Amino acid sequence: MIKAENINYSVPGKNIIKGVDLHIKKGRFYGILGPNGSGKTTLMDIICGVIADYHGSIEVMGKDLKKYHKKDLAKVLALVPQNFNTSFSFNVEEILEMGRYPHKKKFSFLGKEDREIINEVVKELELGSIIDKKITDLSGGERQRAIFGKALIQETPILFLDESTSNLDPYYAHSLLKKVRDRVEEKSLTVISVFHDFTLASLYCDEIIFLKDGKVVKIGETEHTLTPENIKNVFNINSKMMESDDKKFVIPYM
Ligand SMILES: Nc1ncnc2c1ncn2[C@@H]1O[C@H](COP(=O)(O)OP(=O)(O)OP(=O)(O)O)[C@@H](O)[C@H]1O
Repeated sequence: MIKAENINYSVPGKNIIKGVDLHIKKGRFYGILGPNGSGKTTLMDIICGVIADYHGSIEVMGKDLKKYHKKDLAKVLALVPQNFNTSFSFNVEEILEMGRYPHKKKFSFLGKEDREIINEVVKELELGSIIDKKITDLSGGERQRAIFGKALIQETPILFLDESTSNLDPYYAHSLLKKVRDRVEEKSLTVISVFHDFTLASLYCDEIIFLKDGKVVKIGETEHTLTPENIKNVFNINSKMMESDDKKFVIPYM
């Protein structure tokens, strides 16, 4: 699905991403974990085409990332960024409609099918009560849910989430991740998501990618990778694994 080889990215005075290789498979949910400043957002922005001046090669669905036109790339991958800041006062409905733009011809209107896709996601994500509100007037969590909705409406085979549950209360965090997980099972959606919460990562991810100081230090099945030993090595923090009702929880402590 995505093949990244020897990715390097620097800004003056700092190498941020150092020789990263990744092979992302279809229909898998990947969690990227790493300390603050380890390069998670930068790596995502590179693979999503937001940062273009990287070194190395990236293939997305068999095609060189640099050869994609912006609109074609938006048909293939959607990103829910860490912070969505805008000074334009679009309302939520207008933001959601933008999710269909990559699929439309220039200057054409949204059709019945587009409206159905939007309405379905509004219902699914319980966005009805905020649909007429301006995005600039929303709380952090409401804004995150709206941007999440736009990404689902984009109906791409690949979804990137950058700490996209960080502002959500536990109900919405789990309900959104569950909906993403369902799409992985039912539609073979491929997901790459940055997490700071070990438990959320352990509940929803198939594989974990540990990033430290711009390098991938471990990658593998969640069960074998999200271990106290690896967590200690990457974050310098202790943790305990707990199991209940077949679910695994990771509790970090100092
Ligand atoms: N444009 C830039 N110019 C200078 N330094 C940058 C730039 N972009 C990122 N950095 C630096 O690169 C490092 C990695 O940043 P990045 O945002 O990718 O980290 P992260 O792992 O996502 O962190 P966090 O967990 O805090 O969100 C940081 O030290 C950051 O300050």
